[in-house]
Amino acid sequence: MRIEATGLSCRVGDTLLLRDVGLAFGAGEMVGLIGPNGAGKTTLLRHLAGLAVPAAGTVTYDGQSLRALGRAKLARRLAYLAQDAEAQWPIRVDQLVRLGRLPHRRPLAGESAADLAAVARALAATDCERLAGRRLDTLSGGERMRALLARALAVEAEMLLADEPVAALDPYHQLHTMELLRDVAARGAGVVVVLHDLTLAARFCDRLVLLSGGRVMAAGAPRAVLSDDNLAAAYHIRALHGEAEGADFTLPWQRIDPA
Ligand SMILES: Nc1ncnc2c1ncn2[C@@H]1O[C@H](COP(=O)(O)OP(=O)(O)OP(=O)(O)O)[C@@H](O)[C@H]1O
Repeated sequence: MRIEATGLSCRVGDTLLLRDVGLAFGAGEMVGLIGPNGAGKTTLLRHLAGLAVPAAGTVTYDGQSLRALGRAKLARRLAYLAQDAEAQWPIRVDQLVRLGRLPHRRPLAGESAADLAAVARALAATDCERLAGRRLDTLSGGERMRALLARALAVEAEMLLADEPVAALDPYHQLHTMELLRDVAARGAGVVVVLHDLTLAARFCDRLVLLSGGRVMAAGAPRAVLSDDNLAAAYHIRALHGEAEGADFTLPWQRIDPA
C-alpha cells in the first residue's frame, strides 16, 4: 500500500504542529521518522494512521481517502503501534495479541486457523512466547513494548506504523526489533518507524525523514539526511560518522550550544 500525505497541516489553537507536509511511503521499504522532541513525529504518524483529522491537506491510501476506503478495510491493511499505548488493563499477553486479528474476523465468528497461526508467528517473532500467559500490567516496560509490537504484527498488515518501538528495549531486543521490522519490509509491507536512536536509524532504514518544528527538514538516504548541517540545525548536536562491516554508522557525540 502506498500512503501519500499532501499539504498536510495540523493545528491546535494557534499552534501549527504540522506545516505543509508532503511525503509518500510505499510497499517494501522501511522509512525512519526522526526529529527532536516535539517535532511532530507522533502527530504525523497519527494522521497517516487516519486517527487525526488534518487542518489542511490530505492523506490517501493507494489514492483513496479514508472515507472512500472505510475504517474497517484500513484496519486490515494498516497496523499502528502507539508510543504510549495504554497498558494498565489486566489482559493476558496472548489475548492482547489476538486482538490484532479482530479486523480480519467477521462479527461473532471464532478465530480461524489462520488467525491462530498469525498470533503464534507474532509471539515468536517478538520473543514473547514465554510471556504469553502473563498479564500485560505485570510486564516490564520493554516486555510490554514487545507484547504491543506483537499485537501490531499479528495484523499482518500491508503497512506498519510504529512509534518508538525500541525506546524501552535493551540492546539485544533493539537490534532484534530492527531486524524484525526489516523482515516485515523484506516480505513486501511498508514500515514507517519513529526513532530517536540515530545509530539504529542510519543502519537499518532505507530512507529517513527528518522533522523539525512540524516541517520536513530533510528526506532521503540516511547518509544525506544525517549530514552535519542537518544534525546541527535540528538537534544541536555533532555526530561521528563511520563505516563498519560495509555499513554506515552515525554516533551522536557532542551537544552544540544553541546560542
Ligand atoms: N493537543 C495538543 N495541544 C497542544 N499541543 C500539542 C497537542 N498535541 C501535541 N502537541 C504539541 O505538538 C508538538 C508535537 O508533538 P508530537 O507528539 O507529535 O512530537 P514528537 O515529535 O512525537 O515528540 P517526542 O519525540 O517527544 O515524542 C509538541 O510540542 C506537543 O507538545
